[in-house]
Amino acid sequence: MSTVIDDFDREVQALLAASPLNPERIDVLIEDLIHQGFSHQRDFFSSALIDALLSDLERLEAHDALTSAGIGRLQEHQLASSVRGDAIRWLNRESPAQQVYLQRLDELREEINRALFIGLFEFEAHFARYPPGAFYKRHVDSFQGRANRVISTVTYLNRDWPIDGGGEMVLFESQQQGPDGFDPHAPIREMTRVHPEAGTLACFLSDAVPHEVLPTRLPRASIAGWFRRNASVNGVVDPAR
Ligand SMILES: O=C(O)CCC(=O)C(=O)O
Ligand SMILES: [Fe+2]
Repeated sequence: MSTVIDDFDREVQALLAASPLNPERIDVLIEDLIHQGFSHQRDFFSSALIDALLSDLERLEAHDALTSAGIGRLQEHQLASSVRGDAIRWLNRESPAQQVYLQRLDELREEINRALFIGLFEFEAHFARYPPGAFYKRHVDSFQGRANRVISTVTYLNRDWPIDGGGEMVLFESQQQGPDGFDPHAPIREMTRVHPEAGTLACFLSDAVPHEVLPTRLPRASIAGWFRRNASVNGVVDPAR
């Protein structure tokens, strides 16, 4: 038993050593968030970490551990394949790769808090697999007034994604939200298009940046995550997820 634990720890240590965060890249990410509300960083994560995460996702898929994604704040598993077609699995530190990824994102959370004083207190994330033809229509990740998701992150795991592979994430300029919230049909200007190449990290303000995933031609793997602030709704602390 103790050997199993030792092996797990050894793998965590090796992966940590192979995937340091670059402080200069973190500074750029924070500056981007301040000045444009998003940051698009290629090669943010090492190949060692990306490959370990992708193997982990493939292992989970082989065990049928992914479930169709729902929409809505509490992820009621209300199936909405006309809106999004991905299958997901929440990260939970069950593997060295997940443990190291969550640790790195926690370090990033602390750096963002130090720079912006915004009191992000936790990070939650899920693997996502979009089968060929799947997409995620334009949406925002958090609604103003109940903004417990503050910054959205997406890390891509697709090695050598072809130029015509589809599956780009498009970020749009922020829109006024009317009394009924976000209007998915209003005219809107594109800010950037993120090619889902392995190692890329994209992040943006969750309540201000509408975004969509264009239909993918190939199976597409990613980790979507959110830095959260604890929000209470009618005095009840809002649960994660
Ligand atoms: O995978 C992506 O590029 C974005 C996914 C997304 O918008 C979400 O899960 O909320
Ligand atoms: Fe999203």
